[in-house]
Amino acid sequence: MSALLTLDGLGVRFEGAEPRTLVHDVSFDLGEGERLGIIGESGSGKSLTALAILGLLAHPLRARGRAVLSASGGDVDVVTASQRRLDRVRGSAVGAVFQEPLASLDPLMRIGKQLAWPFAHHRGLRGDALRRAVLDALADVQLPHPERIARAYIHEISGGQRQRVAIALALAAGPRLLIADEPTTALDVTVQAGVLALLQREVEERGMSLIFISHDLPVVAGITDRVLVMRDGRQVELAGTTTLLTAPAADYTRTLVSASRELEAFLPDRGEGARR
Ligand SMILES: Nc1ncnc2c1ncn2[C@@H]1O[C@H](COP(=O)(O)OP(=O)(O)OP(=O)(O)O)[C@@H](O)[C@H]1O
Repeated sequence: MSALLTLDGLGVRFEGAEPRTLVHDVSFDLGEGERLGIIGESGSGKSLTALAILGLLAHPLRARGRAVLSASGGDVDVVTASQRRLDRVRGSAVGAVFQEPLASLDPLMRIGKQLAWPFAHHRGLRGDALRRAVLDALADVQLPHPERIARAYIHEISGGQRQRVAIALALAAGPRLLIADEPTTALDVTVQAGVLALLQREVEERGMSLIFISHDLPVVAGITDRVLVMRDGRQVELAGTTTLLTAPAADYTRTLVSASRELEAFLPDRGEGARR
């Protein structure tokens, strides 16, 4: 399996008053079509790692080390790449879905127009072909009445539908890697499973690589091949998902695994509505 992404000592520094390191030395390879989970408690550095891979850190945060993405025009180290190169790589090589769909959607622009941009910019589509691509993308993420949704603003659709639009937007330029950072956490429990299933289906059908960030170990375990465990900005353990669940090496991972087992055992007794 060839590496699509190679992290080598990736770190994140806070360079404001009282400078400090927030993420230390994260290193792993991600192969074509491989699905990696990142798990850890709140504040462990999961989102900063994702933002560093996307080249989206802004002052006073700064990445260090290497994060090399294999893109169509050659390898790109996102830590040192120019803004121009990053603009080209984001969308076409790597797409992202965040916890809050409003992080990637513009409230003042009709949905169809937002979705048209990556098809026009990265794929060069125009006119009828562009219109068709936008409607197909909305239908592909199982949104009803794509023509109506394309004309709508995001305040006119539900939270689950917004996240489906954000997924369509992340996939529009055909990236080889999708980074999903807590993509269902902000959604109503009744729509979480549907959005998760959609993400899984898209990743599978397109043969994409996935980095899936979550607090929820059972959800991560269900959709990934390997899991990276983080705590206090450090990489605690990186292992195949089955190994991690059955023979965790680090004490912290053992705690996470046994806590999620206890939760699983607890849920059936809670009756209707307790399970997703
Ligand atoms: N812009 C920032 N400036 C200063 N510190 C920050 C900034 N963003 C994040 N941090 C700190 O960096 C650490 C890691 O944050 P990060 O958001 O990556 O955690 P996380 O694991 O994604 O947490 P959560 O699961 O709650 O989203 C935290 O201690 C956080 O307070």
